[in-house]
Amino acid sequence: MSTSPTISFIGAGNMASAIIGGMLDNGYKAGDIWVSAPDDGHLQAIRKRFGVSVTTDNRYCTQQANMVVLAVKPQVMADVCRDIAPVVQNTRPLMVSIAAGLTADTLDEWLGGGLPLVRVMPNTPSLVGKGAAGLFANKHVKDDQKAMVQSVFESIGSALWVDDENLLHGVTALSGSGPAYFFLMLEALEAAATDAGIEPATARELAIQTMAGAAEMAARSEHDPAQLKRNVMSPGGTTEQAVNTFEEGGLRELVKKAYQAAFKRSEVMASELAGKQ
Ligand SMILES: NC(=O)C1=CN([C@@H]2O[C@H](COP(=O)(O)OP(=O)(O)OC[C@H]3O[C@@H](n4cnc5c(N)ncnc54)[C@H](O)[C@@H]3O)[C@@H](O)[C@H]2O)C=CC1
Ligand SMILES: O=C(O)[C@@H]1CCC=N1
Repeated sequence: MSTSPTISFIGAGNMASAIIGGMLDNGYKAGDIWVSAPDDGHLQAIRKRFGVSVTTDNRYCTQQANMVVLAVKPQVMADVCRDIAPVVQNTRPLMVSIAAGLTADTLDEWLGGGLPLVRVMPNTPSLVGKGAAGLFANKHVKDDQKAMVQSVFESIGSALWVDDENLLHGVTALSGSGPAYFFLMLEALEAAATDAGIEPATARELAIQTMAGAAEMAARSEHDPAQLKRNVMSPGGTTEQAVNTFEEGGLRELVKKAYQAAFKRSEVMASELAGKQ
């Protein structure tokens, strides 16, 4: 297999942009990337921003590639797959779905059956090379195809395989949806600091830099997050007051509840959409 596969994306939205942007910053060439979507603004935006080839014809886009990334919303996936099924049954590319919920078997059935298919649950920080993705391969995927998809997602962050597809619900609720949890924390911290009189721009910069610094420390340190937290908490000091307030307010339970809500939604989407004809 060629070392520079042609990769087609069906869908030109947030996640396709994040992956393509990250790939181009990390050695992939715009000339090896095709994107298709309805002409709804996303498509021309992606062409202008990244210089990739674009078309409104999903079948034509699919035909160009060794690897086809399905990057549309789960709700339109059945129609998209059924439309390109005759093409992929002929060209037999590696199919990659980034959709939440939809199982490999459901997708494979919509695509006509028997195709190598990898499900990936990526996240939007892929755009800045800091993505976190969980991957699952069906039984038709060969080792060189696993290497091809792994190399794409490793070029834009961490890419970890799971051997039980059900674990992807847990990955979705953790790293797929996770960036939003941290953006919410940033919003809340910024609002609290602004209320206390700090300029909004200053509050935002300090909050973002604190989050990035804490993440970098957690990634590099030999200590676990609990120890790193204790290192900030001087006895009788300020942090202790804030952390106690979080604990007494039930932050851990709330995080667990939020995680479980995302997990459950992923399961429900899987069963609801599997029945879509
Ligand atoms: N946004 C995120 O953080 C993450 C999203 N995902 C998954 O990625 C997928 C895409 O999500 P987003 O990029 O956020 O959605 P989005 O709404 O930003 O993009 C969807 C794209 O699909 C295009 N589209 C709609 N109908 C189409 C059709 N019939 N043929 C071709 N293209 C069509 C739209 O024009 C748009 O460009 C979803 O399945 C979602 O579950 C996975 C991980 C994270
Ligand atoms: O919210 C969603 O359904 C998608 C999947 C993970 C992140 N965004």
